[in-house]
Order: sequence, then structure tokens, then C-alpha cells
Amino acid sequence: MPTIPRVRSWTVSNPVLADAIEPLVVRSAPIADPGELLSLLPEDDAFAWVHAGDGLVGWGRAAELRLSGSDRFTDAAQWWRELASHAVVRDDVDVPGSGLVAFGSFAFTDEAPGSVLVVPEVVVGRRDGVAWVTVAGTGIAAPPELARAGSPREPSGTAFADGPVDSLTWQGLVAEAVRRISAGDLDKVVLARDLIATVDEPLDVRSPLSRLAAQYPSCWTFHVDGFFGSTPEMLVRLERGLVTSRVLAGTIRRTGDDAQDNALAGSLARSSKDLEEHEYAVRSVADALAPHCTSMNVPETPFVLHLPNVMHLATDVTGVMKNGASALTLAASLHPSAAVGGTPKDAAVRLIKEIELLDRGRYAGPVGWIDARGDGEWGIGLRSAQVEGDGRTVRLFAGCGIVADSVPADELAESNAKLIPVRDALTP
Ligand SMILES: C=C(O[C@H]1C=CC=C(C(=O)O)[C@@H]1O)C(=O)O
Repeated sequence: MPTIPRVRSWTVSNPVLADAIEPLVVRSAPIADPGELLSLLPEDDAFAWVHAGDGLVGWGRAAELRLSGSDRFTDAAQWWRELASHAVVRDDVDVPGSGLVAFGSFAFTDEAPGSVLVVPEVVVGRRDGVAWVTVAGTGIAAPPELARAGSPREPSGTAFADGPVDSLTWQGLVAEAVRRISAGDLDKVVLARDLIATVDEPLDVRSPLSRLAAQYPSCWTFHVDGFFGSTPEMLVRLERGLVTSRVLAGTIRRTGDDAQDNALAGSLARSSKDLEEHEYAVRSVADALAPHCTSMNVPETPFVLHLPNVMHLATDVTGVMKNGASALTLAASLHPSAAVGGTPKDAAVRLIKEIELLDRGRYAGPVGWIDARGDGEWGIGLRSAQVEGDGRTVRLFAGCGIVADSVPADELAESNAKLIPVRDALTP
């Protein structure tokens, strides 16, 4: 990897202190097509957000904010505004994602630590045939010469085991959720479980990232601070005043046989259980976006999104912004949507806390990036995993929307299908 001048990294912790903000010097310049973005990443301190070959990758830390608590989104948005307003930026590219940009990842609950925003020292981006490099630091730095890093180390000796809640117990939790829904406590709740992978050597996350990006090009493959995955669900994208959200809920497993899968797609599109589950998720997103938009388009009927492992009911919600809210502020008002929390939101989050017995960490929280204009993309951290400890342990997550008609064994099978992307990516 080329060396670039090392800038001083600094951390601001809660409470956000405006006078702790020092100006960052940022320069974005167009470059020739750099080839596969993920292949540029060094092993350490690598950040990624890629979709169908385009996206952003970055490394190093020019600035970083670590957060926790119920104010994590508002603190992050305030810090970002301060940082952006003080930064000295020369942006010769001027597309969403060029100029000053931060990668971020937020915990699902108010209680969990680990939320983070990071401005990398170097970001390489590509979008619709335009490629660029951004360098950020406390002084003027020359852009690095970009070169393919060496091949990532493949994981070896991968073994999987149930998390603290085994499959049988988890089905009991689903049955309990169905009971609560039938008793009228709430309409829908999303329950998740984890699977623990161990590998022989500390994981080189570039290996599963490359596999995920190759296998799931229609998903957003991400990595921020040991949390990685390939999510099919876009919580919110904001670009020049246009907001979009891809809402997913309602799932059927694929068989691998095209004719059979097409028939299953038809039955998913007609399944009243899945349509109900989906409708709650669409409503939660539309209701959260409405106060920010002058006009919105919420299709009445979902389409079926085909992924290699599963098919989902999907709805693309679009809107035109009427206020200057940033992508991060929108993500905060959408989180947790009913695709990962439930309906009503508060009752669902309470039930998750009461019965799920899982530390979700950053699973199902917003993950993505934001630029100085406030544009950005925040996916929901699904089909994901957290690298833990010395890097030899990886916790994989998957959850399922539970409604009155849910059957525990079917939900277990669905959660197993949702674990496939990261499971396969860790299995040489
Ligand atoms: C909670 C997850 O998926 C959500 C997104 C799509 C479909 C879902 C479902 O059908 O239950 C979930 O709401 C997960 O993948 O862990």
C-alpha cells in the first residue's frame, strides 16, 4: 500500500464539544477508474460501502466520534455539522460522497455502546463512471498512489455454534411473541438470534467483504469498525433533496430451482401473513418520512426482490424534501423501522428488550455514510456480523418479523436462510 502522510487522529466523546472541533483539510480530485474498490483496501482500519461495483472505500482515521445513549444520533448530527462547517474543503468532483465524508454505524438500542462516525484519511469513490480520491487530515496532503493491496487472507478452520440462545429456546421466544400479539399487546415484533463463528486466525475482513460483494451485488456491502455484512435494505438515501427508502419485510427461502422459486415468489406476493408484516414496515417508514417531505410516492403493492438466498416483499418509497434535514437526521427518525423493531414501535422495542435475550450491538442499526452537504446513504445493518475479541470470533445475526400467524419452526428456518450470506462468506 502506498504511504500517505499520517495525520493526527483525534476523538471527541460525549458530550459533543463544539470547541473541540479542529478544522480538517479535505481535497477531492478525479482519478482514472481504480478497478475493484475493495481490492484497494489495506487490512487494518478499512471502511467500505459498495453496491454493484460503485460506492466508497476508505482507510485511516482523520477524525472520529464515538457515541452511545439515546442522544447518539443528535450528537452525531451536531458534531458532523460542526466538523463540516469548520472544514477547509476543495472538491473538484462535486457528486454525493465526494468532499468531506464520514462512514458510520449506530447501535440498535439506546443502551448499547459502539456507535461511531469516522472520517477516513483516504476515501476512494466511484459513481456512474466517475471516480475520485479524497484525502483528509489536519494539513494539506498529497493524494496517495493507488494500488491493489495483496490478496486477503482466507479464513481457515471456520466452525459455527449457537449463540447463548439455542434454536429450541429461540422458537420458544417466537411462540411467546405470538402469544403477546394474540393477546393484543402489539401487532408485530422482530426477534433476532445470533450464531457464533470461530476461525483459526484473526479475520481479515476483506475476504468476506469481497465474497459478499461478488455474491450479493444488489445489496450494499459494508464494513465499519469490525461490523460487516451485505444488506438488502436501504433505510434512507438522500441525494440533492430526493429521498428514497427500500422497505423489506416478508420473506421466503429460495430453493435454487428457477421454476419453483417463481412459484414461491407468486405465493409470497399473495401471502396475507407476509403482506401484513410488510404493510407495518412500509407504514412506519412513510409516517417517519412524511414530516420531512413535500410530496411522497408510496406504492400500494410491493414487488418481490430476488436475492440468491431468499426473496423479500419490497417497496421503494420516494419523497421530495421540504426541509434541510441531513441523511443522518432522517435515519434517526426512521430507526427502528418496523422491519427491525415492530408495531407499535415502543411496545415492540420493549418486548425485544424483555424477551429476545440478545445483545444486538450494531446489528439492525443504521450503517452507511454522510457527506458535508448532508447527502448520504444509511442501510439497515442486516445480513451482518461483528468481529469480536482478538478477531477469531465473529457473531452473525438474523431476525424475523413475527405477526399473529407466525409459526416458530418456519421463523427459525427463515433466520437460517438469512444467515447464509455471512456464513458462506466465512466458509472457504
Ligand atoms: C431482520 C431481518 O430482516 C428484515 C428485513 C427483511 C425481511 C424481514 C422479514 O421478513 O422478517 C425482516 O423484517 C434480518 O435479516 O435480520
